[in-house]
Amino acid sequence: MLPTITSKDWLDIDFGIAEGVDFIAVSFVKSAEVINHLKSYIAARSRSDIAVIAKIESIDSLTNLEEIIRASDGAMVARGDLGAQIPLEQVPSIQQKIVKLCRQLNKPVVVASQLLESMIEYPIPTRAEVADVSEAVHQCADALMLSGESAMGRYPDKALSVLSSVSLRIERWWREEKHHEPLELEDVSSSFADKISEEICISAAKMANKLEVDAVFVYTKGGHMASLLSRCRPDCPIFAFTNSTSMRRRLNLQWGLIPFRLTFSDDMESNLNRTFSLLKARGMIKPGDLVIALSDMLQSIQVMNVP
Ligand SMILES: Nc1ncnc2c1ncn2[C@@H]1O[C@H](COP(=O)(O)OP(=O)(O)OP(=O)(O)O)[C@@H](O)[C@H]1O
Ligand SMILES: CC(=O)C(=O)O
Repeated sequence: MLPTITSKDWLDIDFGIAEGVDFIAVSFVKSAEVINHLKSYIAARSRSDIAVIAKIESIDSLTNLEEIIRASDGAMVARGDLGAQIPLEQVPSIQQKIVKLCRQLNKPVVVASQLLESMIEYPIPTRAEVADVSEAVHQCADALMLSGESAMGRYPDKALSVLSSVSLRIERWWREEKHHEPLELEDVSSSFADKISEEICISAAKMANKLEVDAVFVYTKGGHMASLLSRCRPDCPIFAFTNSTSMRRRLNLQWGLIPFRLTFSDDMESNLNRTFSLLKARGMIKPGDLVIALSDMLQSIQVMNVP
């Protein structure tokens, strides 16, 4: 049996670490062991915290799905290879199962490949492809990834703008449809401190929707609170502030987060004022906007108007 990570892969991993990549996605993962092995390898060689994504694309990955996802920092439904490994008619239900499990375990999940396959040749997608994108959005994937469309297609930029406009349209429609429906999420936290963060995020997302606030701000050192908030899918933008550049970049993979790096002060008032100025200067908020602010340092929720 071929090893999941080959000697050529280890050379590529060393190259990625040296270049400061944010994510390493492992192909054909068979067990949690390979993920744990790679994470220890990265921890011994890199000062920044590179996230490891498990590509689910074989029967072996499906057999050990939960342990693989638990060990990883996220998962990818790699539909190109998956569709060649299992009967095609099983791909939609397996995609749904993987996305659902990732949501339960609060791991970001990417749905990849053949979303707009006909756009490799043509400037307009088929209705079936639009329906496929819509289904992935509806399932609450964190990210959608083009493959052949952008790697060698004739219309890579068009494919990206179609993917973006269809996704945004479906999200808007879905938000209007489900408005104020109760949030049904299984508990994810095991420690008491994490449970508090989780409840704060669920309450903040509910308040954001009920009060129709303009934005939620989350101040998070390790990114955990931002990810718990993203999982709740509030109806407004989420501005996430973290003091680490690598974490700022990693947060981009999670649904709805607009991350910034901020040198934190112990004084929350000062953090708030600096972020208000930063976002006002960029035209992302304006005086009078209603915002909710959360912090994993203070474990608190504040509601206020932008000065
Ligand atoms: N350069 C390319 N030309 C054509 N198709 C591509 C290209 N790159 C990617 N694709 C398409 O993207 C999908 C994923 O590609 P592929 O499985 O080769 O990815 P990979 O990154 O090599 O990962 P893995 O090793 O996990 O398979 C396939 O469906 C393939 O058709
Ligand atoms: C992305 C990828 O590797 C696949 O779809 O197979």
